[in-house]
Amino acid sequence: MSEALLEVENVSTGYGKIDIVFGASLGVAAGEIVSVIGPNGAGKSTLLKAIAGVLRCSAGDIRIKGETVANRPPSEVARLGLAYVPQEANVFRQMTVDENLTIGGWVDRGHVRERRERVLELFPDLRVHLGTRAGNLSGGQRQMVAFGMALMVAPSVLLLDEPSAGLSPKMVAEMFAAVKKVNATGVAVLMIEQNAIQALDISHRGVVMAGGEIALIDDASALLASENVSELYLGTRR
Ligand SMILES: Nc1ncnc2c1ncn2[C@@H]1O[C@H](COP(=O)(O)OP(=O)(O)OP(=O)(O)O)[C@@H](O)[C@H]1O
Repeated sequence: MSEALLEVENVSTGYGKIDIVFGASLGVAAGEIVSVIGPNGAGKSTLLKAIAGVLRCSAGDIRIKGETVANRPPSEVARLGLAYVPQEANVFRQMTVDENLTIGGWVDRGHVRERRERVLELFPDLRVHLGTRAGNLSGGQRQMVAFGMALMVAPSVLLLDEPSAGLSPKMVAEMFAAVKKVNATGVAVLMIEQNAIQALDISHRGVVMAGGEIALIDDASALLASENVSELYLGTRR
């Protein structure tokens, strides 16, 4: 695990004094896509929030490139190269796409223009809508704006909380294609997904969470092939 870009070691975290996640350990290497799957209430979002600095860890450590980020404010975690896209309220709906991207570049004002250009090359559809309020876009387009805002930080790791939630099947496929595209630019991805099969299809590795603990970590192909995992967490392939 020492070569991991992001290391999560024995992390316990939750809300107030109550832990929801217990002793979670995982790593994300440079260039990897890792999907976290598991039933509702397993603690997936809670763990992601702790990694992003939104929640405090009651135990354990989180490191990015070897530097401890556990219990540091989200702004510092972002400056160290980790961008977080929450499941909800991930764009400013009253603001235009352009304004959202500019706000996303807060970490380094000097690079807003060039980073914005890179985001627009990645998501050309957004260029047409630069002057449109994010609230007037489709759910899929809005998700691209949220990715775009996160990429304005020029992250080495992108955390995505259920990026396909609420999207039509066509948009779900586009969203996963976008995740692959972002990853191909060298950004590692740690994402939570209910669409477990599709997520594992584009992932290098998968993490199974249940009851606040990490139950299993394996290559995505191994999880997809496992009868146990399939029966418990994947449902049937469409
Ligand atoms: N803001 C909160 N305050 C207190 N408890 C919370 C809060 N959010 C979640 N929880 C508790 O943490 C548990 C785990 O929630 P979490 O959102 O991490 O699960 P999840 O695996 O991401 O599942 P889901 O897909 O339902 O979001 C929930 O069952 C709930 O009891």
